[in-house]
Amino acid sequence: MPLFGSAPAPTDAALELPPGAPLVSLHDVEKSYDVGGGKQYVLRRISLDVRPGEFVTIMGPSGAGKSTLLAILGLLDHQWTGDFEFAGHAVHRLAPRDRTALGRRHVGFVFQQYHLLDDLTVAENLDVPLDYRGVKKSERQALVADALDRFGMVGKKDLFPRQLSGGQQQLVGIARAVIAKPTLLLADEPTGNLHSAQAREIMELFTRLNRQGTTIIQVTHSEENARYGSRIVNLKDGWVVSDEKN
Ligand SMILES: Nc1ncnc2c1ncn2[C@@H]1O[C@H](COP(=O)(O)OP(=O)(O)OP(=O)(O)O)[C@@H](O)[C@H]1O
Repeated sequence: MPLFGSAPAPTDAALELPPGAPLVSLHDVEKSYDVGGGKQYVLRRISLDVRPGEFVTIMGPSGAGKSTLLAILGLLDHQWTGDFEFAGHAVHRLAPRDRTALGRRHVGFVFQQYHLLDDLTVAENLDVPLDYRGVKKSERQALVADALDRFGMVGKKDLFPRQLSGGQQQLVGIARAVIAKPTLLLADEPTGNLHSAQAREIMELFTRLNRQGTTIIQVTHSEENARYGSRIVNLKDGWVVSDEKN
């Protein structure tokens, strides 16, 4: 099933990346909080390259810094130091406003708690990222209709998130994350609130998206979910302690 409709997923050529260039490249990225007159580091000298088309899993104990790293990768967090190249842009040199714009153009985010907008219907939730990107209304309507169809949610389009099951809400969350054809899909414990059958469905969906060209970075505690990826990066106390092919 093509999850992007007729349009292909972005490729490194479409991104104008030189062949073999990473989509994401972090060099000595650090993040700390000021606590009690001192600094508490939550990420230490993170150096990490992710090539277009990879499916990377970030694992590690609670508090290791996984969600913090994902928020930086997703251009949601601007309070860090170090070098970060994203899709050929030097993020560390961009103003916060330009970082946000870059993120909106390239990144889809799936959260454990879905983060759907409660006052908007399913169809309206799907429209939000397209609106952000300035897609014309007629085109937005076509893309939303297409996504509802592909994700099997046509009959639910006028329902509000509270009228859906957890698994259905997460499907909407994923549809919303991919509707604008992101270059990079980030997922933070995407199946954390789901039953195992629903979790497998979501992971199989990610596998299909990845095969169609979307680069994926997921955070998970689940060994089973990690098996869907091609590489596992382990964090501990803010440090990368291992980075291996799966
Ligand atoms: N505002 C803050 N001030 C101080 N420390 C913070 C703040 N926000 C987060 N932290 C610390 O940052 C560290 C990393 O948190 P993060 O949420 O990235 O961990 P995680 O690996 O995703 O954990 P989990 O698996 O439990 O979700 C934690 O020790 C946390 O206490």
